[in-house]
Amino acid sequence: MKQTQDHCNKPGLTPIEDALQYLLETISVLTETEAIPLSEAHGRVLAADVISPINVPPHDNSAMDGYALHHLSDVTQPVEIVATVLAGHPYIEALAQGKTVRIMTGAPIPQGASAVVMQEDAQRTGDSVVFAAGVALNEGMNIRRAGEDIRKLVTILPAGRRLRVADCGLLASIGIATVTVVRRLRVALVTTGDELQPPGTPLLPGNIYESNSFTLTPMLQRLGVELITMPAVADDLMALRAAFTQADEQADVVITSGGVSVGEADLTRTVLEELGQLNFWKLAIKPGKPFAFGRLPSSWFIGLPGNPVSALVTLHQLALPLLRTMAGETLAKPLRFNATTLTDLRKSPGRTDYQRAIAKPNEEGQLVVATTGAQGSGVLSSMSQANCYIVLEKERGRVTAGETVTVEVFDEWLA
Ligand SMILES: Nc1nc2c(c(=O)[nH]1)N[C@H]1C(S)=C(S)[C@@H](COP(=O)(O)OP(=O)(O)OC[C@H]3O[C@@H](n4cnc5c(N)ncnc54)[C@H](O)[C@@H]3O)O[C@H]1N2
Ligand code: MOO
Repeated sequence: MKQTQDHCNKPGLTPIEDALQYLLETISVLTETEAIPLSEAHGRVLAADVISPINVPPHDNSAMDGYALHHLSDVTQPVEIVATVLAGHPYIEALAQGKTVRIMTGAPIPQGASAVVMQEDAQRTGDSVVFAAGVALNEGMNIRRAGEDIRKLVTILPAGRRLRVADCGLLASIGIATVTVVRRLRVALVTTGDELQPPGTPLLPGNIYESNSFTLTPMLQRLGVELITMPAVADDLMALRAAFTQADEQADVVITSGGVSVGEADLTRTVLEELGQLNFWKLAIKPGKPFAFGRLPSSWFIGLPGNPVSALVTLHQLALPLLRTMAGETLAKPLRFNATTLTDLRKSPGRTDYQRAIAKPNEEGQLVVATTGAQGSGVLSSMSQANCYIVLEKERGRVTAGETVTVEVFDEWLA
């Protein structure tokens, strides 16, 4: 494995872009796959390209309830209705000149038909129909062609695709019932800190309620990992050793929260280096500076800072791309937009800031954004109120209202 003494020893803090690139280059993608029913495939990552064995739609069919004509000129005269064609019930004879079939949406187009007139433009009397004067009719009108959605033998979804709602429908439409996906990633989550108490118990002096597992867990669950939740661990070397070892034995990735800074009870890195190795530590990002990445004997290690906003932002911005890549997914860059800030923003050069903010369109329809207020990394309400980050470049200083800033709208992982 590539060692990262460079990253650890480099003076100053590692820029987030470098850290992310390093993470994604260093980890290995899972190779084990499993075949699962399509009904369970939503959110899973495709292990191989899916090639369509058929055209969709499989046959030309009507886009409207109406009348299929043999020739466009038939629209100018009364024509005889020779049959009614419903979806799922093909009309097997060829349609002759001067004849029509009553046809429903989705029904196969009879051989010889060149267009469909919608029934609102038709007047039926018994077995005959006349069409409204001036119906504009083109060749192929209201006919949905075979293969118009998906052509036979084309790749409809590539390996690395995390299946979305529409994708599942697309797979069904080509007749696929079983999908080969990358196996689920196993992730162990360990929260650390003497001061942490579970919600639902009376708060003891000096303690706080443990909240990180309640933000990190749903995001990991949304990602569809096999989550191994460990009991909260005290700031104690023996307890941390035991917890990290147990987590390492079960997981592909061990994620911890807390204890990665420089205080006397910040023992995470000590234990990591004892059991495995620290690849890098300390990034030029705010919040989240003491983020740590390393290796245990059989798993990757991610040390999230304990501050609640830092833990959540670094899970979202750094750990999530790593986990998604390991799980075989091909990632797209997050969507970012320019917006005008309505508020001044405090910022010192040196770290890329992920400030929490609310973006919306103004009366002219242009994107504007306002800070949620206090940006401390313990101010979890800032994350709860926000619908986006304002991403402020590393070397940027204070921002004044009216300036253009980069906005990254919260995605589905934070929902
Ligand atoms: N001298 C320095 N001190 C600190 C630095 C520094 O560079 N030099 N960095 C600061 C930054 S930035 C951060 S972020 C924090 C991260 O510290 P740790 O990862 O060691 O986290 P802890 O000290 O364990 O906790 C920080 C804070 O968060 C609370 N916490 C921790 N876990 C949870 C949890 N599961 N649920 C809710 N709240 C949690 C904890 O009580 C602390 O208040 O270090 C700074 N210090
Ligand atoms: O990064 Mo710490 O997360 O700045 O408080």
